[in-house]
Amino acid sequence: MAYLAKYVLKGSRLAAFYKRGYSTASPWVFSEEVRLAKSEGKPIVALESTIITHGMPYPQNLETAKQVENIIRERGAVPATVAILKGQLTIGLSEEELTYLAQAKGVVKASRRDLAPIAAAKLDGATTVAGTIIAAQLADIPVFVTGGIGGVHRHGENTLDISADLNELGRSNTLVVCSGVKSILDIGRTLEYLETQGVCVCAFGETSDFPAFYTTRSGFTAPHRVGDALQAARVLHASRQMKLASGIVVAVPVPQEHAMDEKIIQEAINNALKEADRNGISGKEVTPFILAAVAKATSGASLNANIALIKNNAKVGADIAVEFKKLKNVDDSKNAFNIGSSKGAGKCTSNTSRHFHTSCSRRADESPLFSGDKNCGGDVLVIGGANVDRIYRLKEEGAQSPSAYLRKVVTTLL
Ligand SMILES: O=c1[nH]cc([C@@H]2O[C@H](COP(=O)(O)O)[C@@H](O)[C@H]2O)c(=O)[nH]1
Repeated sequence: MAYLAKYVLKGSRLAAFYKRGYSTASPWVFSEEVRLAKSEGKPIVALESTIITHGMPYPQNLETAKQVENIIRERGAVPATVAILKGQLTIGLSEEELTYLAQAKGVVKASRRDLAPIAAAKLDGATTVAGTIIAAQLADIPVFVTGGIGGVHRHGENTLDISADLNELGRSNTLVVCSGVKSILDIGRTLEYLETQGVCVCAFGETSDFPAFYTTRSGFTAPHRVGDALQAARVLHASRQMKLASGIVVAVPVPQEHAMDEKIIQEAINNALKEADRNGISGKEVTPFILAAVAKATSGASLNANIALIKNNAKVGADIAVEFKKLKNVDDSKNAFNIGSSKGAGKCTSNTSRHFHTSCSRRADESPLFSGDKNCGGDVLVIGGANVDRIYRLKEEGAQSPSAYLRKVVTTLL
C-alpha cells in the first residue's frame, strides 16, 4: 500500500487505474508509445512481466526492465511490456507503472487460466510467457522477447507438471525469442512436447545446439537453425503466410562471456530442487523458488547471466521485429500497387484474378472490416447473384442499322 501511495500521482495514468471501476468497455489498453507505434506501423516487441515480479529481485528487476526496453528502442522497435494493472490488461507500461510493478507485493503470476479471475477481481497480475502470448495475439504483435520459457518439469511424466507456456506456443502465431529452458526442467521432454504442439524450434546463430539458459548447450539440438535476424523473420513470415497458427521459438544462447560453468550451475540447481522438495514447493511456485535459491548459491552469478541473456535476446528480438516489418511492408506495397496506384487502380493481378473478383487486392490503408478474413485482402464483397434473361425482338429500324441498334441495347442494360 505504501508503494501504491507513492506512485498514485494526481492526474497520472496509474492514478486513473486506481480510480477506475470494473469496466466491460475494452479488454486491454495500450500505452501511448505503443498506441502511436501501432498507428505509425512501427515494429513492436512484446515483453513479459513475470520476469520482473517473480524472476529477479528489486532493484535489478526494474533496472533490467528499463534497459531491455531501451535496447529495443535503440534498435528501431518499440517495447510493449505486458501486465494486468488493477484488472486492466495493459500492453506497454509507462516508467511509472514499471516502477510500481517492480516493487508491488502480491502481484499474481498470470498464465492463461489466471487472466480472467485477475481481471474480474481487479487485481495486479504479471503475465508469464503464456499470458504475454495471449496479449501479443490480441494486439497483433508478432515478436515477443523473454529470458526462458517454461517446460516439462523433471518427473513430469508422473506429476503432469507441464507449463501452460508450451500449449500456448502451440496455438499462437507468435515468435518467442528466449535462451531455451533451464536445466531445472526436463529439456528433452520439453522439446518433445513442443514438437507435439507443432511449435517450430530454431537455434539462433552458428550451431544447432539448444541452449539451457545459463549455459550455451543443453546436450540437445534444435530441429532447425536460423543464422541471423533476417532468417528468423523469414520463418515468421512464411509461417504466417501459410496460416500455420502455431508458434516459433528462437533459442538464443547466452553470450559466451556470461555463460556459467555447467558443473557449478548443475550442482546449484540440483541442491535447489532438493530444497524445493523438502519445503513442499510445487506448481507455479517452483520456478521462482529455484531461481532465487540458485542466485543465492552462486552468489549472484546466475542473476548476472540472467540479465546478460535477456538484454542480448532483446537485441535479437528487436532486429527480428524490424526485419519482419520490412517483409510485411513489401507485401503491403505490392497490394497497394495492385489497387492503390493510379496505373493499377482497380485491377486484379493474374494471381488474385484466379480467385475471381471477390479477391481484388485491398489498399494497405483500407479497413479490413468487410473483407471477412483480414489477411485475405479482398475489397469486393459479393453476396448472392442473379441471372437475367432478356429477349429482344428486332424491329425494322434495327435491321437497317444493326450497330446503332446494339449500342442502344447495351446502354439500356448498363
Ligand atoms: O528463467 C525463467 N524462466 C521462467 C520464468 C517464468 O516462469 C513462467 C513459467 O512458469 P510455469 O512453469 O509455472 O508455467 C514463464 O512463463 C516465465 O514467466 C522466469 O521468470 N524466468
